[in-house]
Amino acid sequence: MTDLIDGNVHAANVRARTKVRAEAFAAAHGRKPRLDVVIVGNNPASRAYVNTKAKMAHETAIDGRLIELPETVSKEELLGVIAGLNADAGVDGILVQLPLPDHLDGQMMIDAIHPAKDVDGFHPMNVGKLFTASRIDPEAMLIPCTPLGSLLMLLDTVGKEGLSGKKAVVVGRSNIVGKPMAQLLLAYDCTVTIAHSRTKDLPAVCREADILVAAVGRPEMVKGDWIKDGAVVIDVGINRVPTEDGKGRIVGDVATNEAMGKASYITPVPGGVGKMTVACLLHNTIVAAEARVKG
Ligand SMILES: Nc1nc(=O)c2c([nH]1)NC[C@@H]1CN(c3ccc(C(=O)N[C@@H](CCC(=O)O)C(=O)O)cc3)C=[N+]21
Repeated sequence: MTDLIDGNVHAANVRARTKVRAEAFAAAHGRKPRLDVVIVGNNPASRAYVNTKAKMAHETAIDGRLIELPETVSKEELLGVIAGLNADAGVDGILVQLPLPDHLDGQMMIDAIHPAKDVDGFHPMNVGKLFTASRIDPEAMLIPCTPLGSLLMLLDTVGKEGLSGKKAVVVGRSNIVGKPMAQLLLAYDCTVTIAHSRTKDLPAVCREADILVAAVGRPEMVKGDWIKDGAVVIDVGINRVPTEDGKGRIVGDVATNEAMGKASYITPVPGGVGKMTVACLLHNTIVAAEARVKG
C-alpha cells in the first residue's frame, strides 16, 4: 500500500500558522509583513508561479508588490531595483524569480539581496548558515523553500526516527534543491548520497534508498523498479508534458503510477511539494519580518 502525502493539507497547516503570526505582526507594528517579487520577462510558467505566490500571500495576511521588468532590463537596472528593495524598511522579503534571461547572472542577483531579506535562502550567507548549523531551526534560518517543505512533510510523515540512520538518495545537485535537501537530511542523521546525471547505474543507487528525493527536472525519469519496497518518495519535479488535446499536463520526476504499491509514501504532482514551496516562502517571510523588527 502506498499513501499519498497531501501537499495541500501540509501547506494549509503552514499557512494557517503563518497567518496567525502575520496578523500579530501587523497588530504590533502597524503594517503587514511584506514580500516583494521581481520578475523579468514574460515566461508564462514564471507568471503562473508568481500569481500563485501573490494569491497565497494575500490569503495569509502578507502584503507584497510585483515588480515586472522587461526581458531587456540591464544588469545595472536590476541591481538598482534590488538595492532599492534592500534599502526600503517596509520590505521584509525579496524574491527574484529564477531563471533570469541569459544576459543576467542569477547568482550575482542573489548575492545582491540583503541576506536578512533573502526569503529564498539562496544567499551565500544563508547557505553557509544552513551548511554549518548543528541543528536545523526554520525559525532562526532562511532555508530554501522546496527543501524545507519536503523536510517538513517527511517529519510529519515518518518523524525524526523515520529519518535517523536511513539511507537517503537525492537525485539532482542544484543549489536550489539538491544540495540544500541533502544537507537537511544529513542534519536529521540520514546517510546521504547525492546522485546526478553522471552517476553510474542510477537505478541501482536509487534502489538503495529508504528516502528517495527526485529533483532532476525530467518527466517521470524515476521508474517503479528504481524504488525500494517501502521507500518514502519525495517528487520535486514539475514538468509540463504535451497531451493530445494540446493543453498539456503536469507530471513529476517520478513515474507515480509505477511507484504505487512499491513506495510506502509518495508526494503527488501536482498537489505535493509545489504547494509546500509556496507555503514555506510565506513562512520565511514572517521569519524575516520578525527578525528585522527585533533587529
Ligand atoms: N527565486 C525563485 N524562487 C522560487 O521558489 C521559484 C523560482 N524562483 N522560480 C520558479 C520556481 C518554481 N516554483 C514553484 C512553486 C510552486 C509551484 C506549485 O504550487 N505547483 C503546483 C501546481 C502548479 C501547476 O499546476 O502549474 C503543485 O505542485 O501542486 C510550482 C513551482 C517556485 N520557484
